[in-house]
Amino acid sequence: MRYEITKKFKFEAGHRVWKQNLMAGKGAKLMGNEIPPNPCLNIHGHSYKLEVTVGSDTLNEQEMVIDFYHIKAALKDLIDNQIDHSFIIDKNDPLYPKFKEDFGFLKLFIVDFCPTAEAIAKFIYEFLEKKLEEAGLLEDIKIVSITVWETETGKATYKGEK
Ligand SMILES: Nc1nc2c(c(=O)[nH]1)N=C([C@H](O)[C@H](O)COP(=O)(O)OP(=O)(O)OP(=O)(O)O)CN2
Repeated sequence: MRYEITKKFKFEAGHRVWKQNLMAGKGAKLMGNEIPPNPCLNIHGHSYKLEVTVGSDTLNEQEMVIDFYHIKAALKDLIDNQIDHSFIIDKNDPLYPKFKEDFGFLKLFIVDFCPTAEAIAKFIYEFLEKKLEEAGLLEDIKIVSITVWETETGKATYKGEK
């Protein structure tokens, strides 16, 4: 694509990576003999940063891929009203029933995946793709990538299926 634009967002949210198991998985052999804790099983929060990059081969009559305002508009309700200051919880998390019962009055953002940065990036990609499709813009405007910064040092990027 000839042109790409990026809009940044931020939101505060809590989560727990209930699937974290540092003794298993692809990276386990990279460790020494120490037995690590799985710190992300704990409930904790992040000041998330989000980078949304979309692109097009052509510019519109205003010399833009799309106005940043419209990218903000597409994501405003999701980010500002639904996710910001929520606790992101996977409905498959074994603690979910307890959470729903005891803390259902708090702002829970209920998802169907373990809320890693990778999975949140994919979720936001698919949300925005649906918005673009509903607006009939998908032919013209492609999502290049969605990047979720979980900490100052850790980010994940999702680029879609292609
Ligand atoms: N591939 C992924 N690994 C981890 C994720 C993730 O989303 N994708 N998430 C976590 C935790 O949520 C954790 O809070 C962040 O972990 P980490 O980057 O290790 O955090 P630190 O603050 O300890 O980072 P330092 O740079 O060492 O201070 C874990 N892993």
